[in-house]
Amino acid sequence: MEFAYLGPRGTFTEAALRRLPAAKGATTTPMSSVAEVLDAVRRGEVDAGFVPLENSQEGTVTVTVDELVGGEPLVIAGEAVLPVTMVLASEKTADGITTVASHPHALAQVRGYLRRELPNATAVNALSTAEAAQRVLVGEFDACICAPFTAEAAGLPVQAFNIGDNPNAETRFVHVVRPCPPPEPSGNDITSLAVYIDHDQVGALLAVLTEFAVRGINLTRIESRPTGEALGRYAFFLDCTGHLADARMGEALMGLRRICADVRYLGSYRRDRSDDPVPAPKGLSDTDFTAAADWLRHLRDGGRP
Ligand SMILES: O=C(O)C(=O)C[C@]1(C(=O)O)C=C[C@@H](O)C=C1
Repeated sequence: MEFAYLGPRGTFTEAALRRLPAAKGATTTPMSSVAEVLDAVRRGEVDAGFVPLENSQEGTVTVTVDELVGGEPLVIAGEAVLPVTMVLASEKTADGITTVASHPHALAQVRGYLRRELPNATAVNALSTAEAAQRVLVGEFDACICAPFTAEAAGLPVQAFNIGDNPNAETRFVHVVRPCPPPEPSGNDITSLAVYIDHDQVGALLAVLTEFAVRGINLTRIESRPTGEALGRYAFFLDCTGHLADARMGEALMGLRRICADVRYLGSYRRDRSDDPVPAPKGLSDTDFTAAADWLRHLRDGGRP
């Protein structure tokens, strides 16, 4: 089993990959961008890819969502959530720092710190936190924002620890494969979808949400991304609790298929976190669904109404 991931060695992505059960014993190959990782999976050069999807502070990693929603189909087979702690790494102290490099998501997570402590430094985007550290080492930039373990591995002194604006920030990463049957339901799963609605239809998005609501399926995320066709044309990226194999998820998907311009299934997979379960509304628990199905079967069998 070979996994490609957003590298170089030392990224948050690499640290998160170590937590993914499916990657135990796998060969791991760093690549320099999310697009490169996903293309290597599409071309069959590796079995799987591992890339960041969203951060609790800065939101979506748009390149990942856009690739999943719009590129040659891939599916998510798993996820891992990693707390992200940022440091300022540099051989120089604050007065000597005029450039600070990092991944745009990492820079965004320390925006307040940079404004307060290094107001005159220029922030420069890098492909990842570990790439930024390498560029500091060769003297291209004065400092970088990265994980404590990245600074240590690069041999860069840490000038300030825990500089994230939100000390509880965490990033969610996904394990991506070529289309294949999903892992078995675990009882704590998410199904991800990209949904395209008819833009000239009033209430089209409400109709999509209704397919889930009437079946007691909880949405944990909804994100709109431009399709690129024209201004105002958006696709919706949805995460819903439940698995493709669940009867109610199957019915919701069939409903979407009937009413939407297009639906792209993006995978059913085990959640890395178990939030407190959202109580099922009246009539929408698993027991309610089974009892209603039994009743219908009874009627169809000619039983007493
Ligand atoms: O640059 C890295 O180390 C990454 O793994 C990428 C990434 C991201 O895309 O959000 C991962 C986690 C952090 O939120 C910052 C950067």
